[in-house]
Amino acid sequence: MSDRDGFIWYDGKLVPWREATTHVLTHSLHYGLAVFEGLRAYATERGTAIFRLREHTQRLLNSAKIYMMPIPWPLEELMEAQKEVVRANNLESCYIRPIAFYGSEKMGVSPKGAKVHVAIAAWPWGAYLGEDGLERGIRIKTASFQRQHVNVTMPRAKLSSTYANSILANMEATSQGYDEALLLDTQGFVAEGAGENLFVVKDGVLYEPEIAAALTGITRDTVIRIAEELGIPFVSRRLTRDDIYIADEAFFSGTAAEITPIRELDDRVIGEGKRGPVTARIQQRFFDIVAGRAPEYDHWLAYL
Ligand SMILES: Cc1[nH+]cc(COP(=O)(O)O)c(CN[C@@H](CCC(=O)O)C(=O)O)c1O
Repeated sequence: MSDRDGFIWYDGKLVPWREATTHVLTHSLHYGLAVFEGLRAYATERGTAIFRLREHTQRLLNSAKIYMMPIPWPLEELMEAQKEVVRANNLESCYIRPIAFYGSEKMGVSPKGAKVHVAIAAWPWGAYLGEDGLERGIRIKTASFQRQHVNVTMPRAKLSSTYANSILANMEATSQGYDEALLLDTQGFVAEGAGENLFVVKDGVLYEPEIAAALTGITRDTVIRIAEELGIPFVSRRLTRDDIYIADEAFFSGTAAEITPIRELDDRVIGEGKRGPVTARIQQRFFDIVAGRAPEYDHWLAYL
């Protein structure tokens, strides 16, 4: 990813992609305290638009606040910087990655005295779990690793070091031939995917696992709004892994994953083993919204 043409916004200015580097003694590299975001920009008839830019940027600031990391730029400037990065790289659609991290000004567990740096990159990124996955659904496996307890890493923050847990789960699942991992919480209830939120459909009702240890996904919020608009009843409650086994449909939601149907969990075929009708309706509405074909949701699109 480092050897590319293009520009990255780094501490307030656009720098050539290959020059956006940091020292090996960067505090966050050693101690894992960095907060980041993932957004997508989509091509629309009115030009490129970043989806829910304000909500994602606010979550970045919230993540930093939770870990008492002072971000040197305000919300509006960070929003404009993300637009600038997409424009500077001439991207029609892309994935955007802002990250705030402690630099190499000091070592030792305490970050006091280390400077907070902010970088924003953007690059083309297709279907996170594969085009086939978006169409036919994916096969997932319940991880032997649990999602962190809510008093271990803070679940409302998108914290880099949280993803060591996700990596363990994802490596375990993919090494056994599955496409992604599902994580349970420390009490054994369903939490979320390694990089996604989970939804299931049963008897026409959309369910999500009560959000405790899981990230409060913005795509998740989009799905809930779409369900409301489509008149699909929605319930948030504790779910066990076998609730998923006997569901009619299941899918992941996420900025990278978008709306990815799940056709199997732990070798149990879910429903008819393909993208279900409710999932298809929600997925289609999602892609209409991000492509600017749903004027009611224009407030979610930040045109460049
Ligand atoms: C653990 C987790 N849970 C839920 C979500 C969905 O959140 P939201 O994007 O706000 O709907 C994500 C985003 N996962 C990022 C992973 C990308 C990557 O691999 O890096 C993403 O979708 O950008 C998570 O990482």
